[in-house]
Amino acid sequence: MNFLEECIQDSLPIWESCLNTKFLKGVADGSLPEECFKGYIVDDSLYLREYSKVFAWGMIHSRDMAEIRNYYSLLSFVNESEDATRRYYLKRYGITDEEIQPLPLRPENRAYVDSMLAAARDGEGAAECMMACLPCMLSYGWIFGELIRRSPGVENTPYWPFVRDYAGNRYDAICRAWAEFTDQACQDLAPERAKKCREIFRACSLHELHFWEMSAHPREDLPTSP
Ligand SMILES: Cc1ncc(CN)c(N)n1
Repeated sequence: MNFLEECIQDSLPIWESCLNTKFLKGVADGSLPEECFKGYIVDDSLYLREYSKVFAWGMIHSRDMAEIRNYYSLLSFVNESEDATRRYYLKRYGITDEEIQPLPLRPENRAYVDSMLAAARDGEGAAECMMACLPCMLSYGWIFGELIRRSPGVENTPYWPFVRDYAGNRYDAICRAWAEFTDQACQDLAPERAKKCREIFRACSLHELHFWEMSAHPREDLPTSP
């Protein structure tokens, strides 16, 4: 088992807990109130804005152009795929980007992005940056793959387009590319640095869990639909 696989194994029980949150159970059987999903989409749009800045720290610590190109391609995936989906939902809910950008991140969201930004800023390089970024990507691939396997009826819920995005070949291919880059970055880490990296990965998996728990509650500061 390589370093990243060990980190994933360590986080699997946390990802399993994510799957058992009220929010994801509601997604799976379609019972999630739309107001909760709306709040999630808003927080996640704000999250993706801050997440993009984590790559900026990765670039600052880069040692060569190949590394910078990697961050550039990760960032374009976040922007062109994930953020585009959120913009689609916001439009459907009649919420504009101008309305959400000044909104605060809810505390669990803020704590998550602050910890990723600090890990990437204070780390020595790509290993810390990728340990912070990866639970976000990999946990969704695992969670939504399992969700479909355990609750195939999700196909008939309003949340299917959202779920499908994370279970397709495209998302899987992107996750593999991110994992490959991470494997290179985490080769031959000194023991102290490896320990720190493991802690970052686990902490971010826990932040994922807190994000799902937070999302079971609607935001109360959203503009009301006309
Ligand atoms: C909070 C969170 N975590 C993960 C993902 C999926 N990349 C996301 N969009 N938002």
